[in-house]
Amino acid sequence: MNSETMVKIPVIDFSNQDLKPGTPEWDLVKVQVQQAIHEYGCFEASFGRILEVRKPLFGAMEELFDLPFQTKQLYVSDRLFRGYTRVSLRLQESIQIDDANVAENIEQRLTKVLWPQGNSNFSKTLFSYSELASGLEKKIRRMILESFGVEKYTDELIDSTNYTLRLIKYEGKPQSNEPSLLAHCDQSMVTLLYQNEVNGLEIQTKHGEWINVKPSQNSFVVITGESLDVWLNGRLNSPKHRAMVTENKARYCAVLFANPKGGYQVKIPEELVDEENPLMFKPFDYDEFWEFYASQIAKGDLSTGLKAYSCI
Ligand SMILES: O=C(O)CCC(=O)C(=O)O
Ligand SMILES: [Fe+2]
Repeated sequence: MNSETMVKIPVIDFSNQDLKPGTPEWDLVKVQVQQAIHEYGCFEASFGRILEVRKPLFGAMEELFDLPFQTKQLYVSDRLFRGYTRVSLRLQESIQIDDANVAENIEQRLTKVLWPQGNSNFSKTLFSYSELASGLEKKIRRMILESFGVEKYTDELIDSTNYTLRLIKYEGKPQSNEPSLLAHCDQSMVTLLYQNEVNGLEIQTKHGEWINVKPSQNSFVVITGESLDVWLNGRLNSPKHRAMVTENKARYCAVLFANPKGGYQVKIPEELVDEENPLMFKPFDYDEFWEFYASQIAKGDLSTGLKAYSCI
């Protein structure tokens, strides 16, 4: 099952701070993005600025997960699987916060609950991370939309994004060969993942092979999700992935999901529908979809997601 392979996902350099639409530099990077998502549905985005937040970020995550269980449990969300979750069997814990690119939101909805006496460094660190990652995500999304000729929708889509931050801790020393996170496709538009030095992410290729992803310290792993696939009328291939943690050290992962905002109807652009490409999916509201998906997760079924929910 865990067939080790030498294949690597492509690495694309986003370090150029002046990367602007319409410039030759932009177009060069865009072609690489296009090829990578066509072949793998994902890639590694190298982005040196992330090193500025690396140390505080993983420090903040340690501080968070070191809190007593009873304290972490105080952080609940109005939506199932969007607050604090612990899967003891898999030695995995995670916390999710919606609209993580809004500083006030992190402070009021998360930090104040966990540290009533205040912990502004924690809020600042999470915000800096989300700001960097969401800024990069916007560029990547614009490039993807340009490569499908539907860039006129970029602003509308970006404006209706809920950046959900998911912080995960996988305890070292798993007891079995079972994945620490079961195979799934992300339900987001785009996901950016940043990890500490402990590897574990595996991505499945179109041919069914599992690739071990070993990102460098200055890279995000960028994964396309089913919301984008559906919006592009099935033109993408959002890859299945899982986490297999085999090291004895804890693995920390900060995952930023660019999800559609609840209340916004995600609808396939008419330019992407014609005789050869008939309409494949109904419009959907992400929060309504989530009610359905949460019940699937509760049953342990991560494979029946948005594509199944909204297909015609
Ligand atoms: O831990 C990882 O590397 C994967 C996390 C993930 O796929 C997710 O949270 O959706
Ligand atoms: Fe995922």
